[in-house]
Amino acid sequence: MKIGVVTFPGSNCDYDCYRASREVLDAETVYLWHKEHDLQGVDAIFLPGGFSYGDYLRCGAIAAKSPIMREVIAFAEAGGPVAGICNGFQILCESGLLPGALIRNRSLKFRSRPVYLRVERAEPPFATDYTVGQVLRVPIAHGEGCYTADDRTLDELEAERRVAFRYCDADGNVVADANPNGSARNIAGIVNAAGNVLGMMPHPERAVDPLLGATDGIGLFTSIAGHLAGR
Ligand SMILES: NC(=O)CC[C@H](N)C(=O)O
Repeated sequence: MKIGVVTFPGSNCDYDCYRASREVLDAETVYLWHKEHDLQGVDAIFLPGGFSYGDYLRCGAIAAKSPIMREVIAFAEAGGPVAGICNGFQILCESGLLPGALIRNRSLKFRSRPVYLRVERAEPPFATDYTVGQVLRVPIAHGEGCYTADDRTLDELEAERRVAFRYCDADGNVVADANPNGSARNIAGIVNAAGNVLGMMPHPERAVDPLLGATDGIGLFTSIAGHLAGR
């Protein structure tokens, strides 16, 4: 099992992803530099959080056109697992691998705090170690995390059960008060039609160590590992 973490200029969660993969999963993990075209034979790819290319133009817009993304898109289209976290989610939307867009938080403020998420989908390759309805506590840190799409796209995501996580309160109720950025229908994460591309604004890679007070993100990493190991 070999995991790749893409690094763009301005990525700042690449080491967190690397560490989660390397130390939590004990998986061989490599960095994939944005200028390269070689995916080094990886079995799964993380697009980490940060401010790729300084968030110029729009968050993720320039990264979506970087050399490595041509290969990431081909890898995803061939069924390879790709998870984009925070800025990674923005890059996936900008590259067309996921529908919709992430726009400025409705508050117009950068939000950095733990939130609760309800697991809406517990399917491979990302979430088999969670159960539907489970409530996770995971940090967010973003200024442009308001997920938006037209009603038809949102209805399609719901009908195809492609909403992966929703913002909720501590009891799992999906209420407006629990929505930190104004995302449509409290959406915190979605998958593509084939289910092998995940984008999510919260940071599971920052919730993998009891020393940091949060471990609910571990399930995402162990689910991917289980999938790759054929479990
Ligand atoms: N932590 C991040 O990945 C930040 C994402 C993005 N640059 C934003 O502020 O919305």
